[in-house]
Amino acid sequence: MEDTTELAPAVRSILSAARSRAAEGRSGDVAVDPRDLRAAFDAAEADGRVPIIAEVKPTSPTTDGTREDDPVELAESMVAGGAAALSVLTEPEHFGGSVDTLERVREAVDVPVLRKDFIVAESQLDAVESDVVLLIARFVGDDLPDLLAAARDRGFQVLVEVHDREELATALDAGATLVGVNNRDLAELVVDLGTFESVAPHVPDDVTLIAESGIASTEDARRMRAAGADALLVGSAIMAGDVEANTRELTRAESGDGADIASDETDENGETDESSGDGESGTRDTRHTTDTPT
Ligand SMILES: O=P(O)(O)OC[C@@H](O)[C@@H](O)c1c[nH]c2ccccc12
Repeated sequence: MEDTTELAPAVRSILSAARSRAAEGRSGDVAVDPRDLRAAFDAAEADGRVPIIAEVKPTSPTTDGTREDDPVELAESMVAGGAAALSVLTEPEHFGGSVDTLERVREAVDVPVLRKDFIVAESQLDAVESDVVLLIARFVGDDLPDLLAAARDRGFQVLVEVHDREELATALDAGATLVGVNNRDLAELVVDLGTFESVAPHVPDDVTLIAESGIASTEDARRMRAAGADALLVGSAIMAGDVEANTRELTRAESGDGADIASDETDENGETDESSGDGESGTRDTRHTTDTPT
């Protein structure tokens, strides 16, 4: 188990709650017939939508208040707004999530659903079926290869979350093919979009790369895509207000229709400048940079 002393107190508390839930694992392994996450991203892309994983996140240690709406209705609104996939928190004590919510959401929609929780022991994998599970490199430490294998054995696709290059190397060594870079530092709970930008160039092109956390506007969405994100995981910015409209706006971040209420920094020519050579570099393919709108 990793040393957790430098983590934010809220995160330490989340982890100890996860460990006690691990002891309550159900008997029998789940067997999942998963909806393909990569195919869902490709379908969104083919349809001109930025692939968004919209997160049903009733509350969190960094959010004020709790959203009491029916999570299934929220999830359906996200799909109506064009979300390629959904993420559902199942952590009960700090995020207002539940396994039951995930089950109901997955039944109600046909897009892939990511189970967002703090999995630290194999028994937790059997709590509920989902299309994708999250493993956080920082929290699983040396158990990553075993947990990855245990999750794949059950049919899950696995999103491995990293926060820096060292964790990325661990994830790639373990054979991760879906990697998320969390812009939120779990030690201090501070968000910096520069985190994704510094890690992304080191991710091989055949790995599906997801930018997580802190994406608050279409400008942020374009920034993450320009840095090489295949998809974006967005919670708070979608959960605040009209969930369907918020999702739609993010999926259209690259459509060039100027519908950007969160930012007024649109290029006055309506163009995304790809050639000004501002010194950006990196090995990751930045194929998602917006084409000139017609
Ligand atoms: O609400 P945001 O800033 O859009 O972030 C969503 C998601 O990335 C965040 O909830 C998250 C990323 N990794 C996690 C691990 C556990 C719990 C939550 C998370």
